[in-house]
Amino acid sequence: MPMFSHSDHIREIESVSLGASTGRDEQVVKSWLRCIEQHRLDPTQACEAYILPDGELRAHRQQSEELIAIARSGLENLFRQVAGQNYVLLLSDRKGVTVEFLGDPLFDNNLRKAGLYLGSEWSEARAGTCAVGACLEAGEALTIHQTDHFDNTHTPLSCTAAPVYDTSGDLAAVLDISLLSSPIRKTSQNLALHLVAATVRRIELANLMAQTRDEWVLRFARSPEFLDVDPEAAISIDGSGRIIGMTHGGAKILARSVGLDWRQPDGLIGQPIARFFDMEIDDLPDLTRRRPTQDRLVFARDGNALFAHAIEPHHKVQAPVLAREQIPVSLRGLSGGDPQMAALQAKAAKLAGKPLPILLQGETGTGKEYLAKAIHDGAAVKGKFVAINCAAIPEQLIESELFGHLPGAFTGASAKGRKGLIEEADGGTLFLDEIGDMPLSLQSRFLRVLAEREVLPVGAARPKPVNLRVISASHRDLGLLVREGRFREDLYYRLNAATLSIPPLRERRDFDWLLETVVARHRPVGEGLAVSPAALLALRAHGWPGNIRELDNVIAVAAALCQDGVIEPGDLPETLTSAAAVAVRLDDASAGPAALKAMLGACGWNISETARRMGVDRSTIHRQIKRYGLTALN
Ligand SMILES: Nc1ncnc2c1ncn2[C@@H]1O[C@H](COP(=O)(O)OP(=O)(O)OP(=O)(O)O)[C@@H](O)[C@H]1O
Repeated sequence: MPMFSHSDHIREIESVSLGASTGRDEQVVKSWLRCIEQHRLDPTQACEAYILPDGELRAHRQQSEELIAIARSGLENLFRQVAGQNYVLLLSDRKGVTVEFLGDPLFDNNLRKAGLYLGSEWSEARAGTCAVGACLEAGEALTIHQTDHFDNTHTPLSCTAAPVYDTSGDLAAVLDISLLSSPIRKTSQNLALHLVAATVRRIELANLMAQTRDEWVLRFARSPEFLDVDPEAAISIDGSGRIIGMTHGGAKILARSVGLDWRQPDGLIGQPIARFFDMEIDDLPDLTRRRPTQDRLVFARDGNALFAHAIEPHHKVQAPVLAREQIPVSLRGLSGGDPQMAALQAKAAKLAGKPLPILLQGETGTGKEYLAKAIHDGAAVKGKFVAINCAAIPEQLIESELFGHLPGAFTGASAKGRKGLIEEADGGTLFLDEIGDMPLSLQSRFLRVLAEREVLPVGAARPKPVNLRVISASHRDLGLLVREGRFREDLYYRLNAATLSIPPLRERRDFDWLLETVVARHRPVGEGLAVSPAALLALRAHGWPGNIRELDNVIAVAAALCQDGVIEPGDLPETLTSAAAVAVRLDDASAGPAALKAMLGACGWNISETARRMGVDRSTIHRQIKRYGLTALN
């Protein structure tokens, strides 16, 4: 091995600093110059490795916790690939502090001395030219081999490092693979360079995937064979088609496509995808795995072609759910964690304060009026909440009910005249339930109230100004009524600045919460009212065609019938607990065993009692116990 003395090394650095050329890589020369000119380091002064005190190390690790967690499996994989070759692996944060370390414990002492250890700081300013430090400065993968190091202390080492970028394109960490002693030729580390770069690519991809749940991810590869298994780059795109994240490879593709520098990620993030590729957000569904890989070719604006793989958002994009404090108190109590309701509450909260008309759609009994009242209360206006059910009033009365009339305006009209409901709601909210049942003739008069903001009582010559918010509701599809010519299109659009659709009870995932709310409503003051486990099972299994109103009625009756404040299956309507209904549930292999077991437990495994409470005969219970292999112990 040709000897390269310390003084040769120092002389070489000094001559480079004076402008002499050398056979070393450009990145090494640049780093040496930075060491002398910027960091003011002296090549004649050897410096021991610096290892951070424990407390400081902990702070550094906490900051990079998320990334370490993701990088760890990549690190371990890489370590396995180089097992037995004396490599050590370091992950450093953006300051150059080693926050994760994998090495052979046999060499622990030597590694620690060499600074290849947890807590060691490898910034260029502290340690001179080294792989981690130079990589942090250059932003690219590189090898700093033996005498490439600036400081004499480190010249036995050969270190290869690659930068890990976060999804916004900022350098977040460095992955380094180092050898205490290595062959003299730098090219011996080419494979290491390749391995580190590939590991980082996968870490960045895993990080992008972990951060992207509700958005699209678009992965790229130059050859179709590796696209789905080991893509080269990826970007994430939001619902409006803007870039919101990228791996480093992704940043390079985007930047190259429009002739930008990838070092300026601000020019990439937030930009529409169509700026970089010959495609729009609507084209993404065509790039999923449903189509053969070779057909999924996209063209970058610089003419480059790439194979692409689009991954759909995990969840349907929902209206962003507001923080609890941002939702008016009246709207907070509408649900107990059902996701559809949470999205609806957030939307209602945003609309509550604005005087826009709202249309509520939902099956009967889902709580349309309840929601309308909550929106009214949330709006904190002075006027009243006035509700009218258009289906419940005879056609000839609706007009005077709504618009009011002057004294003696028509036969049977009251002598004193009457204020209409529209006027009653002045300054507040008019809730029009079953708006689909409003006669066509009235629809045009009502349209005028909305358009002109005035009301003309029956028999009056002059209209009166009114200022109100209209919330209307229908269990029927109003759009369909419009298409069938049974509802005025212009009124439909006037009423429907925003639509809120309330889910039916059978779709809600907060049934138990809702049940408790209803039970509490029927609990006599100072007394108890609870639901037995068996009754709970029957209630949960019911289909609830009448929704919350049906639930409310069922509990009202059960509260009156039950003994000692506990609602049992016998207190529920037969439709919920009839032998046929229970038998259907018992036969349902997913719910049956659990339901039966709960009931048996509640009855102390008394078969007769269980059969009585479930409304089936004893032989059915025996049969099911055998079928599901139930015992009091399992
Ligand atoms: N979120 C809720 N929490 C508790 N109770 C509710 C809720 N929503 C509705 N209810 C109750 O359910 C019953 C039915 O509600 P509401 O009258 O608002 O339904 P609706 O959809 O307007 O019915 P319809 O279509 O038949 O007019 C009422 O007793 C109401 O108090």
